[in-house]
Amino acid sequence: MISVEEHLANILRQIEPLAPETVPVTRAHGLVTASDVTSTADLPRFDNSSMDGYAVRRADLEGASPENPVLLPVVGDIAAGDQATHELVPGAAWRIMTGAPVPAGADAVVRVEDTDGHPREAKFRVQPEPGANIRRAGEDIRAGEVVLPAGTRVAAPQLAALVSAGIEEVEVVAPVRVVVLSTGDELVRVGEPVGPGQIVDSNGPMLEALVREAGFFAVHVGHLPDDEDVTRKEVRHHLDHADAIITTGGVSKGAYDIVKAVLTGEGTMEFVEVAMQPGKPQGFGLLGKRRVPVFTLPGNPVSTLVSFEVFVRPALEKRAGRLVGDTTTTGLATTSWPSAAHRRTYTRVRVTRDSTGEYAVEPVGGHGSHMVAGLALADALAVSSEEATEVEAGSRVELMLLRPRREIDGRLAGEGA
Ligand SMILES: Nc1nc2c(c(=O)[nH]1)N[C@H]1C(S)=C(S)[C@@H](COP(=O)(O)OP(=O)(O)OC[C@H]3O[C@@H](n4cnc5c(N)ncnc54)[C@H](O)[C@@H]3O)O[C@H]1N2
Ligand code: MOO
Repeated sequence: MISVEEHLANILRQIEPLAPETVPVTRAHGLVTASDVTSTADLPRFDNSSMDGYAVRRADLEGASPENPVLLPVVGDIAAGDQATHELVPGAAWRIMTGAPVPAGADAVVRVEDTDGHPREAKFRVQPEPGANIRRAGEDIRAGEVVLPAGTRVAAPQLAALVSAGIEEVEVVAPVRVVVLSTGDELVRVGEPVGPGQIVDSNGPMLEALVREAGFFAVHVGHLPDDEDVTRKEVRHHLDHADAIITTGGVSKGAYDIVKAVLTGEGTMEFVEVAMQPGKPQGFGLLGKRRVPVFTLPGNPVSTLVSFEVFVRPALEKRAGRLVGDTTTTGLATTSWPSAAHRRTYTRVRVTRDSTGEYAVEPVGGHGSHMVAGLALADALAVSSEEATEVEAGSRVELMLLRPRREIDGRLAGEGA
C-alpha cells in the first residue's frame, strides 16, 4: 500500500495545466488568465459626476451659504449617457446626473441637496471644494495598464473589470472538460426501471455535480457494461476530446473488474492500493497521444466521493491553472469512533457547535462505503491518521467540509446552535 500523499504527489507530478485558449470575455468566467490583460481604456472613461446635482465653476459660488445662497441660471440637463459636447460658460450651471459627463469649464459639482433643486435657476447654499463630486478619467486605471495579471481566476468582480476595460477576448487556461464513466452491469440510468439485482447509477450524477460545483465542465456522463471491448472502445473515443476522464467501479479484485483489466499497461496507468478508508483501490495515469489524465475510482459511492475530494479535485484544479491552498478546518469530536489501523480514515460527520462556539462533530449515516442515504446526512469528512485506531472524544479532528461553510453555519444558526 502507498500513502495518500504518495498517490496524490504521483498524480500531481503528471498533471499539466491545459494550454491557453482565447475566449470571448464573458466565457472567461471561472477560468484563469494565461497572460496579463491590459486595459484598452481609461477608467473612468471621462470626467463624470458622482452625484445628482449641478456642474459649476466654483469661482461663481464665492461666499455661498445657507444664509446667503447664490442664484445661477441653469443652462440645461446633462443625463448619464448624454453624447453631446457641453460647455459651461461663466456665471451659469448645468443640472447633471450621476455618471453624466462633466461639461468643459466646470470644476465642481454641487449635490442637489445643497441647492433648492430648481431646474431653471437654482439657489446654491455652498461653495464646493475644487473638483468636488467629480470622478476623474483614468483615476481607476489607465489604458495600457494591467487590469488582471496572468494567473487570476475570473470571478464576478474580475469580469466587471474586464468588460469595463473594453476587453473583448481573454487568453485563459482552457476550460477543463471532464468525461465521467460509471461501470457495472448492475447499473441503470436515472429514470429507468430497476430490475432484480440492479441499482441506480448514483456515481454518475454525483460526479457530474461535483465537477460542475467545482467549476469544471462535465461534457459526457455515461455508463458502461462490464465488457472489455466496449470499455476499451469508449475510453479510446473520449481520449480524443476529454481533458480528464473519471471512471468508477471495476478496479478491485472481482472477476468482472473490467476497468483494471482493460487499462493495465496502457499509458502511464498504475493501479495501487492506497492506505485510506474508504477509497483503497485507486488507479491513475495519462493515456493516449493527448496524455489525458484518467482517474479510475472505486465504485462504492462513499469511496468515489472521498476519492474525488482527495485526489481528483486538486488534480483538476492544477489542470485548470488554479492556485489553491488547503481548505480544511477542524472540529472537536463529541464522541469516540474507530479509525482504521494503518489507513487514513475519512469518517462522515455531522457538524454542531460546542459551548464555546467551535464546530463539534460526530459520525453520521453509518460507515459502510455503500451507504449512500447516510452519506447525504454528512456535513464533512473527519480525517484521522494512519497511526490512530480510534478518534478520542474531546480530541480535535481535521474536517473536509462537504458543503459550503455558510450553509452549515446557516443551518446551525437556524437550530439555535
Ligand atoms: N476481494 C476483495 N474485494 C474487494 C476489495 C478487496 O480489497 N478485495 N476491496 C473493496 C473495496 S475497499 C472497494 S472500495 C470496492 C471497489 O470496487 P470496484 O471499484 O471494483 O467497484 P465495483 O466492484 O464495480 O463496485 C463496488 C460497489 O459499488 C457499487 N457501485 C459501483 N458503481 C456504482 C455507481 N455508479 N453508482 C452506485 N453504486 C455503484 C457496486 O454496485 C458495488 O456494490 O471493492 C471491494 N471489494
Ligand atoms: O476502500 Mo473501499 O473504498 O472501503 O470502500
